[in-house]
Amino acid sequence: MSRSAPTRSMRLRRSVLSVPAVNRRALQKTHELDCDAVIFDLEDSVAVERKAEARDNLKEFFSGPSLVSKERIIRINALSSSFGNADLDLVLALEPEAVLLPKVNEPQDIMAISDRLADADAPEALRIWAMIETPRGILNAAAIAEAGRTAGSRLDCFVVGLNDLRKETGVLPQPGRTYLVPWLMQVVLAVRAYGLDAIDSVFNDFKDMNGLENECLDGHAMGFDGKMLIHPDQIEVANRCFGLNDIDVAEAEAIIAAFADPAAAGLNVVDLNGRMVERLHLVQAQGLVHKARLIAERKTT
Ligand SMILES: CC(C)(COP(=O)(O)OP(=O)(O)OC[C@H]1O[C@@H](n2cnc3c(N)ncnc32)[C@H](O)[C@@H]1OP(=O)(O)O)[C@@H](O)C(=O)NCCC(=O)NCCSC(=O)C[C@H](O)C(=O)O
Ligand SMILES: [Mg+2]
Repeated sequence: MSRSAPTRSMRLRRSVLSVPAVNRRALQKTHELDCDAVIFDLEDSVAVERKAEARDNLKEFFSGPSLVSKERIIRINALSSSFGNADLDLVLALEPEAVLLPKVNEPQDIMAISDRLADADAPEALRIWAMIETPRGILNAAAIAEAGRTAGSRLDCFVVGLNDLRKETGVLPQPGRTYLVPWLMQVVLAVRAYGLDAIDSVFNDFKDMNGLENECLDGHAMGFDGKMLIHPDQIEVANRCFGLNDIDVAEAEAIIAAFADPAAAGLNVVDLNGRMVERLHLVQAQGLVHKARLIAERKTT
């Protein structure tokens, strides 16, 4: 059975599409796309001289019809940059589901933005997402995730940024991401230790669907909750690879039924068609069936 331990938020985050806030046509396009979440990017996809225009576009977009059944995340520029304060003011005005902080290096980065949101009386529902994309971010992943446990912290999700990480480390792009896998797994371990979600990095070759599928399957096997995407054509592949198949769901339902059988009362271990199943598998199975329900609900909205 696939990994399915329930996470703290248990939101569907199979496909997280980045949209440059400077691109008004692409912003409008998000209404018709089947991604689970949209990152409205004010950072690296927006040229320095167009940052203000990008903020105006977002203001206009958020004043229009709401996105249906999609999480909305705004990626701001670093608070230490000359754009950070205006971006954060915009987040406070628009109240998306989350703000995404780029290039997080250490727990203090999370505490600084948490304090800013608290000082501004931001709604409790406003979460913090963190890009983990620098050598220090990877080295400190566990400590940064632990900052999510600190009172007042709204930390909810990590997004890996391999373009920045490759730039900083010199690791070359390669199919299979051999030399990056230990760092990717360090991120997954950190989020699992502290009840956060993790989104795998973008796949730049947006016309290469086989390459994307292989990387999504790898990311899913590594334990990521979904993939950051750059193009609408990537959504179907990510939804499929980070979704569920009928066999997984049937198996989960069989485990739930086996433990619901009165014969299993008082048992922590049962025999399911020649395979040992423990109560920890029951918890996984319940998480998986819950995810299946979320996916089915999304299809009907
Ligand atoms: C990569 C692109 C520049 C390609 O653009 P383009 O050549 O214009 O694409 P198409 O002509 O194939 O587009 C077809 C239609 O789809 C719409 N479109 C394209 N991309 C998006 C999108 N991201 N969201 C919504 N809609 C999109 C086009 O408008 C076309 O629509 P229509 O005219 O109606 O047919 C472009 O895809 C792009 O800009 N992608 C996003 C780039 C981005 O967000 N970059 C930042 C995130 S990457 C990152 O964060 C890296 C990380 O930090 C790290 O360090 O690794
Ligand atoms: Mg980056």
